[in-house]
Amino acid sequence: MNKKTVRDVDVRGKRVFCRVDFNVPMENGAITDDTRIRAALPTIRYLMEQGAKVILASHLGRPKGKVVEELRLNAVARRLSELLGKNVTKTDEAYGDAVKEAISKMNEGDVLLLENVRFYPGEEKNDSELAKAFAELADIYVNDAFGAAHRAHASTEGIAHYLPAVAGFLMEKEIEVLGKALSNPDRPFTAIIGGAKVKDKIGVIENLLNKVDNLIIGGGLAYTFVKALGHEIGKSLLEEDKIELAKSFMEKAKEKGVNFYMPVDAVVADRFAKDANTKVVAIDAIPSDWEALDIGPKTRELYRDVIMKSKLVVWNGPMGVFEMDAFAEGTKAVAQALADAVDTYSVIGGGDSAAAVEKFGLAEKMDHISTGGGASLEFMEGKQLPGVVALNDK
Ligand SMILES: Nc1ncnc2c1ncn2[C@@H]1O[C@H](COP(=O)(O)OP(=O)(O)OP(=O)(O)O)[C@@H](O)[C@H]1O
Ligand SMILES: O=C(O)[C@H](O)COP(=O)(O)O
Repeated sequence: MNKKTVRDVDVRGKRVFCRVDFNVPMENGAITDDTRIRAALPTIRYLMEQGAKVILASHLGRPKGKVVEELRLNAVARRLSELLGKNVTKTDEAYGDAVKEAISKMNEGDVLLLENVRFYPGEEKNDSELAKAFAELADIYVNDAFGAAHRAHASTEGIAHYLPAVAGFLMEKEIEVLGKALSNPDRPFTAIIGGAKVKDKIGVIENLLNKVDNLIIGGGLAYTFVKALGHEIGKSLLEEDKIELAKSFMEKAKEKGVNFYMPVDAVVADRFAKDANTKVVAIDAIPSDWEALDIGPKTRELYRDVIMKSKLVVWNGPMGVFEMDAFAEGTKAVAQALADAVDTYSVIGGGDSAAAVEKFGLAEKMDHISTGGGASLEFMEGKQLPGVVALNDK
């Protein structure tokens, strides 16, 4: 990575404003998955050991510029204190006199967590006054929030213009792994793209078609491709206005010599429900009043074979409605193949694919699970991430 990192600055005795992505799933005030908090620990611990005064900032949810009591970071501060084995002070605001007062009491190695930065309308507007108010709290800016790096917000981008600005270890690792996959991949290189909609994956399919050896399509978006081949898809998800685009992707794959894999069979259901009637049908035999909610067993075998023969696999988006057990087998089969393929480097784009490998208990077997859903997708589309661009060059 051509950006400076925490290793390139002397943080001893300095106040460090460290943006992290503690946007964790919560239920009734309790954190249901602390992966993102744990992922930031190496940077936080390093800063503590180096004698910095560590001021952490994060968003949680989408409060839209207002204080939303359930989206305060108190539970996050408690969890972080447990993980660090050290009390983390939490302020009820993210800038201003009370915050400055709390920071003035910090000793080297102390950790303080600011309130949810999205309680302020200036955050998402990337307001320069708010960015300056954040910058006033510190001497150095560290961005370790890969999950929010695709957002040009005051705490992810704006602040970097007013302080020396470097990347944390998580940010560095994410950029290196995803960057290497796209610029210098081990081959055969396979991308697996699933999820609900073609619309959300246009950019990533376009970009990956220039880079991969194999492109595997699954999930709800696959049926627009099936339709583009001229088959009936019943009540399966269809984006009528993307049929031509799907055709052009298949043509482009042919031109580029990319093997384009689509489902050959599907699990269809008579309604969208966990207790629906289901059956397996060939891809050209989807009944008119049924919908395809998962890839079928032959497709699972086919995709497994491609995965086993790959040196690098990047996966974004589930193969079916994995939240319901009846339609989880396709996603599970892909996760299991990645777990079994020990010579294959597996990169899981964040979001639902990461949730799926967690759900199946296979997370430990993956080589890299990105902490960024939207961020990893934009990175794979070949876009520059504003939170990274704003950091100081080496
Ligand atoms: N065949 C299908 N029919 C309908 N929905 C499907 C089908 N296959 C997968 N899905 C749904 O797609 C959703 C996931 O797609 P989505 O594009 O939202 O997430 P993603 O690709 O993992 O990206 P993100 O990183 O944003 O989470 C899941 O909720 C899943 O149930
Ligand atoms: O969960 C995420 O993908 C990041 O924390 C970014 O959140 P956002 O989509 O609300 O900006």
